[in-house]
Amino acid sequence: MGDMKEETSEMVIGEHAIETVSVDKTTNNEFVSENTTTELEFSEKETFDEILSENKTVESVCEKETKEAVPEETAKETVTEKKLVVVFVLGGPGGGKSTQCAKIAKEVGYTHLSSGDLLRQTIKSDPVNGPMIEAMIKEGKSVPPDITMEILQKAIEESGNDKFILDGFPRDEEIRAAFESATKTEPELVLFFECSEEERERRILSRNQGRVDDNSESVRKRFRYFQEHTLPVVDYYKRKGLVLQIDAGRLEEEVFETLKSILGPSTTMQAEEAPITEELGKKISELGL
Ligand SMILES: Nc1ncnc2c1ncn2[C@@H]1O[C@H](COP(=O)(O)OP(=O)(O)OP(=O)(O)O)[C@@H](O)[C@H]1O
Ligand SMILES: O=c1ccn([C@@H]2O[C@H](COP(=O)(O)O)[C@@H](O)[C@H]2O)c(=O)[nH]1
Repeated sequence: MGDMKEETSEMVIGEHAIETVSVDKTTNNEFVSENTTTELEFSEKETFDEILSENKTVESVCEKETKEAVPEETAKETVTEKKLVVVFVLGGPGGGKSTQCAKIAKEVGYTHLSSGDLLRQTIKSDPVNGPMIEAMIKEGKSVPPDITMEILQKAIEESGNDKFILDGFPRDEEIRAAFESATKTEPELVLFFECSEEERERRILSRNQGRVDDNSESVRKRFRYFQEHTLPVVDYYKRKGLVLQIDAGRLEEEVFETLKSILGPSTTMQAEEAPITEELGKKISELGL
């Protein structure tokens, strides 16, 4: 690393997990130091709770976010041109993502957006694209990314917020690339809800919300789409050190407790007990923790 001056800090997330972020003081870039893997082997099989109970290190690579004064001539920019703080929530259909996202978003002041919900609303409001969207949903296929992105960006802009929990998004590589390119945004964190197929199917078939895709035939197709197209997106973010796996097979309250320990206000108090660099402090406040 040459003669780079390095400052390392550890942050307590929840009660036990520790994130190690090093800051190259010569460039102010954050990087994960090479010796941080000793405590964490974050495999697909590990749930966040297992990490908590074993006091392991959670590695997270976050792009350095620079905050610059906004020049007057760009003051009229749209929200999607501004810096967004985004948490993606992925997991198989029926794992309880929407249930949890709605609750945790309220708790932490983020806006919860489910691209699936937005598309279902569009079926009712858009006579041109509506029938095509409904057909895609019934087949468990992805609506073309340009349509989904337009709807999502509109919802982002209309929310007036700059912090979002995006639920069930991005569900494939194509929409992941489209989102990152259109918004110039990488997620701060990707929560991966892990729950068995049997349990998820049980939950979906008793959901009773009148969804056209809550039937055995559509469920089979949606599960397959998840395996073939969504898991590669999870892997993509795992390689970037951004994924936290949640055991979503538990009771609703238990899952929520875990989410609060990751994103909730108590995290701030615990994090404040650890030494925090200026850069790390910025990151924490941008996450709203
Ligand atoms: N922990 C839980 N235990 C039992 N049932 C749950 C739990 N969490 C959610 N549910 C129920 O399971 C059903 C599916 O939950 P939810 O809609 O939140 O899942 P989802 O992951 O958003 O699904 P999809 O990807 O299909 O939109 C709902 O009826 C919900 O009330
Ligand atoms: O980004 C998205 C999200 C969803 N879809 C379609 O909607 C259904 C239902 O999605 P849920 O996340 O389960 O609510 C999904 O199976 C897709 O057909 C989409 O195309 N793009």
